Amino acid sequence: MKNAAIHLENLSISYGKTPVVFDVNFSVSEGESFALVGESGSGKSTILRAISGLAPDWTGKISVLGKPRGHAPDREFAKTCQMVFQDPYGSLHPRKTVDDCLAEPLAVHGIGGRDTRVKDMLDAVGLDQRFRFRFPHQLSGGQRQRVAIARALMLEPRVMLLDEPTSALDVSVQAEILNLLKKLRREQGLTYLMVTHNLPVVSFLCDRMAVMRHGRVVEIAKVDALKTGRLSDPYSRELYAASGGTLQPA
Ligand SMILES: Nc1ncnc2c1ncn2[C@@H]1O[C@H](COP(=O)(O)OP(=O)(O)OP(=O)(O)O)[C@@H](O)[C@H]1O
Repeated sequence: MKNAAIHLENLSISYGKTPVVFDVNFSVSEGESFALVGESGSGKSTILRAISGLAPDWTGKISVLGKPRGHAPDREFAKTCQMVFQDPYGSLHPRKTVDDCLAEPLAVHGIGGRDTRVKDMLDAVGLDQRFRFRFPHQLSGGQRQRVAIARALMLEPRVMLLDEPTSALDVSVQAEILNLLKKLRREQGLTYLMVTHNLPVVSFLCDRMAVMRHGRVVEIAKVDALKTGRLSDPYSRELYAASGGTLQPA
């Protein structure tokens, strides 16, 4: 097994006094694409938030590329690991151009070469250079999500946390963004940890998945299990059957 890009050990997470994630353990290898699936409210996004520092009330261990994550804000962490949210409209500043939005992480981290880096990143995410000085409201949903992905990649992180990155988009645009994510992962050797409700998305983009229910991981399976129907946990099997899959004996 390659080195772990993300390692979670006995991770439990609360919002204030309310515990929502309990004793989660898994590792995602470098270059792997790993999905978190399961019912709404089961704590999938909360795990991504804890890793990225947005849900600070946690116990256990989180490490990214071998480096333990503390509870305090960690500016350097942004160079290693970035998050892409479901709603690209909400995650982009409405009064900042695409150019400003992409250049901001460079300015924050004192990195030069803005012009070339912004141009190259627009190319990498398949956005024409003419979009560079537009505002978010002058872009389609798919174009906005390309900008959000481009922004996340500006600091050249090796790990991406993807929180339902296509679920706010039309079906045809979803496919374009999934293809883009697949291409970027291949070209840049990225590791993905991705929350999704959509098992076909898992089959397309992921190597393994963890099934969550009521804040706990109930099963970790290779994505092949979605082809063969060989899932063992009763809830995983229910989820799979509900998505139209044909179950086989566990
Ligand atoms: N900021 C918050 N403050 C308090 N409770 C929260 C907060 N965000 C989420 N929760 C609660 O934490 C639990 C887990 O939420 P989370 O968003 O992680 O679930 P999820 O599995 O990602 O759900 P979905 O698939 O619907 O996005 C839910 O009960 C939710 O109501």
